[in-house]
Amino acid sequence: MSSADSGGAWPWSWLAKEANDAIPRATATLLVIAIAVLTFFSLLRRRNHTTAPLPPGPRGVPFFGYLPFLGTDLHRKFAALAETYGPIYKLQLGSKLYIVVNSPSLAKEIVRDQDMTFANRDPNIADVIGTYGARDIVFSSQSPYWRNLRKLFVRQLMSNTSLDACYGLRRQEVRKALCDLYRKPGVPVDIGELALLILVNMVMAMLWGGTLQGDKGEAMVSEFRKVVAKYMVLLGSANVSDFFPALAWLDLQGVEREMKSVHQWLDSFIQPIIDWATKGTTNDLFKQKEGEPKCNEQKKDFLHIFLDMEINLEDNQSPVDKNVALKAILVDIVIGGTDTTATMVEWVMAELLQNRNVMDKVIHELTEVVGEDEMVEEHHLPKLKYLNAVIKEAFRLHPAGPLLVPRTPNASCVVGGYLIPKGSNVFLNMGYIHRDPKIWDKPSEFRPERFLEDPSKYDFSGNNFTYMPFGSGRRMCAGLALAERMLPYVLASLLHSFEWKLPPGFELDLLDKFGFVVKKMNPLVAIPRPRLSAPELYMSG
Ligand code: HEM
Repeated sequence: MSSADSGGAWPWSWLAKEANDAIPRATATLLVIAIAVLTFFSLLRRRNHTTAPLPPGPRGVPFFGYLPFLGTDLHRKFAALAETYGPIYKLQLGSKLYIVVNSPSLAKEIVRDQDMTFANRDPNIADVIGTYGARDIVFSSQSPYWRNLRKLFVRQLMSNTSLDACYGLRRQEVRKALCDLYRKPGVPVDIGELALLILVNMVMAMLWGGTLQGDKGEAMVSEFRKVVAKYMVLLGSANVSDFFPALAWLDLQGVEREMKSVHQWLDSFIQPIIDWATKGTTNDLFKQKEGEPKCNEQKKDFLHIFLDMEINLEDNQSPVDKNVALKAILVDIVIGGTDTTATMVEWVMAELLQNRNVMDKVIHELTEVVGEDEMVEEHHLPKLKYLNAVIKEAFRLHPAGPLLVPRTPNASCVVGGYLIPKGSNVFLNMGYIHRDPKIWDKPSEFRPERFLEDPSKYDFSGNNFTYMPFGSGRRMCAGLALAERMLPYVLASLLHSFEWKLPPGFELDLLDKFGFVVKKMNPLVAIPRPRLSAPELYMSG
């Protein structure tokens, strides 16, 4: 048989003329098959995009879509709609399309299988104003700029070495707060405010060694808290200008105006910190402590590392001013990081005061692990298994970000058989998934024991798609390592050092209020009573 015959239907160019042509021929054949298969799948994908339907969703009214029916409590509205429309639905709000995902398997498709496609953000008007033009980590889209900032943040500040190195600073702020509480026995305490004061000072000490001091400092935190609460509500607000960009100039609800004023206040809070770092100037509100340990191997604080660093700050080919980039990251850390954590301190304390039997078990564990002759240290935290389960259960019922931060696909794609158009906004409805009775037994009960049965099943890593209070994938919380240290440390310290009671006549409720961070609607107030063996413990630095 001739070699031409052996080629059969293959065209002449594919025929092996010599025996040792077999390998190139086989390679070429495989290449053609691979190209054909890839072309087939790419055509199929394109066909799927064009033929896959949009998810179901409520009908709205012409022009406005579902906007008139949305209300202000988005998390509750989104949960109610999930009951009707199932695992995925769409909402047309003015000119914008929103997709809400309500099942773990579809959440996985987004944060794991198609994470790269869904790694962009589409910040609204308030987000852009509040974060120096979306130059922070939370709201900038996937780009070298975002990657550089996130890498710097995670490697320099959030590494175990850095966090271990500045434990002394966190400890010092907690001890100072416990000492202040001890000096005012029987005085009702606003738990959210107290937690925020401790956390802001912890974070500022780690960033640049300065803290808010004295009565003036406390008054500042009180104002800071009000401004940040407003900021979070504005970030999460349904703003007509976002849904109808052509009307944005009218700023019909005044969101833009209010955010500008809030942002101005925050800028005047942040700018002095940067001035201190760049020019060495300081003011009497922020005190810098000489000779304090610094948070990393180079013994520099974060602000100086950032300022000294050669970092590529190009965003879409235009360079971003370093001062602006730094202020934007400070917004994420000083505001984003502290407000979320303080909110969770308040939720955990509220659940414990509501469920006295759970509180008793926490106190028993603290007494066993730490002992009444000692203060809590960070090394105790991994041993506090029950308290950790309590924290997880509070995150399940009251996730600070029940819708995470919406993601935007950079190309049209298919999720769960439905078309998700490029540029739409995708919410992962974790608040709903965390209470889904198909996943959780008696979901509305506060029962930390569910997390003790198999502790490795649920953590904050975002690998279990039924439980993701910190998100998942490449956009998951960049501050998790710090939150995992600060939150249990503050809680364990408050609970171990004091017995907490509600003031007489105080009505405890667990109502929440929607915003970018979902907080308790009514502040939690409680009275501390020292419970450790010796007064000196409270005075120890
Ligand atoms: C209890 C405390 C906290 C909670 C519940 C929380 C929650 C979250 C959530 C849900 C996201 C969005 C994740 C996603 O879209 O998949 C996020 C993002 C982020 N968080 Fe946190 N967070 C906390 C503490 C912190 C702290 C302490 C910091 C900083 C020190 C921080 C910095 C960030 C940043 C920078 C991002 C944006 C990540 C990105 O888009 O690349 N967070 N956080």
